[in-house]
Amino acid sequence: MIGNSIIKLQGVDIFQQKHLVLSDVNLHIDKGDFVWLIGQTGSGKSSLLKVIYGDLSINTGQGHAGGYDLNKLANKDIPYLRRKLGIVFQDFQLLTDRTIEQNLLFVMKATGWKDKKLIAERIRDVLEKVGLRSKIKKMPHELSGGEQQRVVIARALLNDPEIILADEPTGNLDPDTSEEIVMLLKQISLSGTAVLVATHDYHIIRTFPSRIIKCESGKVLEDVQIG
Ligand SMILES: Nc1ncnc2c1ncn2[C@@H]1O[C@H](COP(=O)(O)OP(=O)(O)OP(=O)(O)O)[C@@H](O)[C@H]1O
Repeated sequence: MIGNSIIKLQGVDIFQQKHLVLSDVNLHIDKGDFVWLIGQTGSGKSSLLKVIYGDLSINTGQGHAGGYDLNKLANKDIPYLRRKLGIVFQDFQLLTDRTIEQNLLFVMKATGWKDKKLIAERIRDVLEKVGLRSKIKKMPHELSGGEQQRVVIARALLNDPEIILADEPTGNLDPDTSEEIVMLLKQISLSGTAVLVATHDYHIIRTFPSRIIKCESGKVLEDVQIG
């Protein structure tokens, strides 16, 4: 971390293949920030997130995320960078053939946790944070959509990330459940973990006003107001 800065992009150009998607991106996200990311389909939101989690490399400008220099990121660094980032994406859903506890255990083993007592404590802690301690032995299909999304957030918290990156975390949820999920993410940001949420849901943004950045016409605009 450089000071309180968790994400810092300066003059970064973002390409998909040879296609320039976003140019001269300047973005700062600090400890505990809660930031909405908006923009039309195809405007570059996912590409921006990909740069942050090391799935797209950068050649122009300077980029840092979770203490890693994105200009110099080697393949071997990527798993370590991702431990500094809690990823809540639609395509990282729960494994349906095992309990909530086993889902969390799976990630912990994959990220190098060995001590059984510490693992059990950490699983209890993250489930407590998302209000689902009593569901530890349940299978995913025994939980509601909102509860499953809470487990995905718990899983993202396991390695105590500096930032949560959430792509449409309320996409499949009804309005009340969406509000509960955003309230949880807000609460997480208040405890010091930054949160960046990509969404098309302006209703939820109006309900939880916060800093908004927008991908538009090949740029990332800062401090956008929505009507
Ligand atoms: N793997 C790829 N190869 C080539 N071009 C791509 C690739 N992925 C995305 N693009 C292009 O990059 C541009 C930005 O796409 P991106 O997925 O970042 O948009 P988005 O704002 O996240 O859209 P959505 O809201 O639909 O998820 C689009 O023009 C898209 O067609």
